[in-house]
Amino acid sequence: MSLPTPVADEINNLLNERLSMITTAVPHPMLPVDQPMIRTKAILKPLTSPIASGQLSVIEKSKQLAAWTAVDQHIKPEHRVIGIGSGSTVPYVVERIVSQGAAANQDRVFIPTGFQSKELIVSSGLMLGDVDQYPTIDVTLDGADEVDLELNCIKGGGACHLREKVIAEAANTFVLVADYRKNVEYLGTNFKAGVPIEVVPFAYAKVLQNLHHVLGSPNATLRMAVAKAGPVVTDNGNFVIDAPFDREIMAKPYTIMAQIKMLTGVVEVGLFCHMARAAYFGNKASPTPSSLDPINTRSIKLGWKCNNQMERWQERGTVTKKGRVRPQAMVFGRVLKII
Ligand SMILES: O=C[C@H](O)[C@H](O)[C@H](O)COP(=O)(O)O
Repeated sequence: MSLPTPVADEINNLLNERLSMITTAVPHPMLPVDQPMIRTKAILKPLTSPIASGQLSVIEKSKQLAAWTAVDQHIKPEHRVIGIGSGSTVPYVVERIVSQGAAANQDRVFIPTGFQSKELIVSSGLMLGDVDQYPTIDVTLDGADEVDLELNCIKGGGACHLREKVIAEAANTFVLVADYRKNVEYLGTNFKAGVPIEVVPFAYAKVLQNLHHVLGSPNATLRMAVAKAGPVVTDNGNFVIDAPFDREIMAKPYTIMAQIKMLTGVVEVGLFCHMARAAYFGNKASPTPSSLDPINTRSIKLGWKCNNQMERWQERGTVTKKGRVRPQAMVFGRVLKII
């Protein structure tokens, strides 16, 4: 049965009107009129170093040397997905990556560990990604508050350790960069604030009580903000507790990390155990790396020391009977490097 012509026409007109409402994009009131509504390809800015030129202090120079050497040793042309950590040494990591040039970086994506590193990536003109899009990362480079002889470390002085641990775990290679003050025999030697612990806000008092009375940290405190009334709130909307432990407990960082993590309400613990492949420290007399191009670390004086578990090294074939580390271990083993 066919509809009378005027009725069919009216229905067609109505349908056409609806269709045109669907297919015509309504311009956003805040966009300039000539700005395209849909962008199919991200437009990359020219690469810019995050470090302003000028004289660096001794400590800054040592951070720069550690960062540059780690980039040169670990970020290779074939690496496409790179984790960028947080802290004061990481801008030098980005500086060195930028110096590899636009061609080296054009197909790379950089995964941040928080607000600071996201800003660094974006403002340097590098391509930003996230770990939910890229759950496998080639290399992550990150700072640390302290690193012990086995490359266990404390992280979270900047309250970024939850995302940092995710980005470190997602990486095939996790590398630490820091200045000489962070290189210690036992965690907690110079970094006295304690182990940073991210907690869901409503559980903080209960977790504090557990730390005080069960886990042996009577001075654990909620971290308070400096230029804001109230506690520090992480990039994930949580609170941070700083829990100092005595030397005996810190000598077994994995054990205390696991115990803290078992407390309900704890989201993540700023102890990264058995995760780092290498750690780079600039020393007090770090030279300023002279040339950006070509990338060359041979002119930089490298030193090393290995951890005190010689047996394990021998098993892995990286230490000779006399305790000397074979050269390849400097790149591929769990070697602590002093630069
Ligand atoms: O939460 C912050 C991170 O773990 C940092 O990597 C760590 O605190 C080291 O930061 P900085 O190099 O500024 O001392």
